[in-house]
Amino acid sequence: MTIFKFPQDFRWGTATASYQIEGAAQEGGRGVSIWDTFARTPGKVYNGDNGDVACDSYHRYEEDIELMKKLGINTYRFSIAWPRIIPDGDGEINREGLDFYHRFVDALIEAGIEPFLTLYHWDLPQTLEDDGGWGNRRTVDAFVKYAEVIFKEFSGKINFWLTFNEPWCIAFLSNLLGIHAPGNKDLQTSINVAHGLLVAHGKAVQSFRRLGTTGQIGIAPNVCWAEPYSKSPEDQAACDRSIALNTDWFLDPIYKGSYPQFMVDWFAEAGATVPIQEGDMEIISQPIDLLGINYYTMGINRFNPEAGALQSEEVDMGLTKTDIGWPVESRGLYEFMHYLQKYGNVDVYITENGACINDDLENGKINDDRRISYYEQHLAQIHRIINDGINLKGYMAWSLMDNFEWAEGYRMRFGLVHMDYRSLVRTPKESYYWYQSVIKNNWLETRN
Ligand SMILES: CCOCCOc1ccc(-c2cn(C[C@@H]3NC[C@@H](O)[C@H]3O)nn2)cc1
Repeated sequence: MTIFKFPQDFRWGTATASYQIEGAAQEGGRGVSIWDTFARTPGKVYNGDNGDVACDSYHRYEEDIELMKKLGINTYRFSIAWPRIIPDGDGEINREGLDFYHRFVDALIEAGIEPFLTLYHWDLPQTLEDDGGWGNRRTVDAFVKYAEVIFKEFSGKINFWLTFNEPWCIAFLSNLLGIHAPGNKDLQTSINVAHGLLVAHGKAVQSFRRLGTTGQIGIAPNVCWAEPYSKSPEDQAACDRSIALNTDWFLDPIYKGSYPQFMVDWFAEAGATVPIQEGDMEIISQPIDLLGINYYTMGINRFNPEAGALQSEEVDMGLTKTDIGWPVESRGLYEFMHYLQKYGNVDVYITENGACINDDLENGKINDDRRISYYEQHLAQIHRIINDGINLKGYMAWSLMDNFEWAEGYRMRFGLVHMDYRSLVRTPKESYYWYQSVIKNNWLETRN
């Protein structure tokens, strides 16, 4: 057994996102999002699940906050649904939507919990997608308008801000692989989306500064750490491409003002180019205050010319996997955080980390021991990272409760709290009580 003590000011939290938990999809003046459309497209989401009801947190957020208070967290990461604020994307502002989030944020603060806001967690107003989505500068301008509304409304209440969640998912999972909304499968489109959201990010940061908004702002890339299957240069290069598309493709423009040239050249070979306009890179590289990092797993990759746009194939090494099929390997978090130091020792929050473990209720309890084991391993790496002097300031478990897991629908469960989707009864799992003790003690005590 080892005891890992955390810094006194370390932030402990959980994370969710609007489309995954709110429900009330046709209430409060909310407009249609690309996920409403995608979920209703046959074959896109498991079982035809959608976010119409989800966890009904739109109506039950006080119950959720009670669970957060009992858990003992001091930070809660959530997202605002753009379609609740400007239902058609860039037209009239919906006061009812703003009022809902004011009630929610006020209740969080009342409970002593710091709101940690993601402006965009994938629920783009459908009207903007119909007009070209992130590849159209109209959407970029619309995002800035939406962000400025939120900055003005919540400055003073919110002090931690993220522009985008997982830009790789927004651009490549959703527009190259077609697995998430809107489901495009085109390399140039995905590169256009990536560039559009980066310009939107930079413009929003400029507005954040100009408006004197309180707090700190950043972005939350997801990590795809990969190590080469062999010592061959081809396998190492395949890993470099996988890592870079999730990280460098977004953080080089932000921190260096330019895309990673080796990846630009790689895509040029496939006939795809970045639609950079005059001044874009200066806008994108506005200084930011923090990074959110989402980590779930890592891979052992090798070169395979048949393996998609990156010709990089993950090899199944027989590791223990979670129920969504991702290997449990916490080592990649430690390696990645040291990789990230090339951008400087920037303030980092782990804004998502968790395990899909689909254990169900047994005699009124959920004995999700595998999830506890996953968290134990990853928190031990967090301690290692902090011990190395890296500015890792906080940790948000994904997720507070089971919720709509995108194309997997409701079959995949990441929550510390079990959700009965019929009754909407929330039941804390054993991992909830384990995490509660870690937070209370501010230390991790490994069980073996
Ligand atoms: C067969 C090819 O497969 C390619 C990879 O396909 C995926 C699918 C899904 C993910 C994925 C899902 N999550 C969890 C979410 N993060 C944000 C929050 O909303 C969580 O619900 N992170 N990454 C990655 C890759």
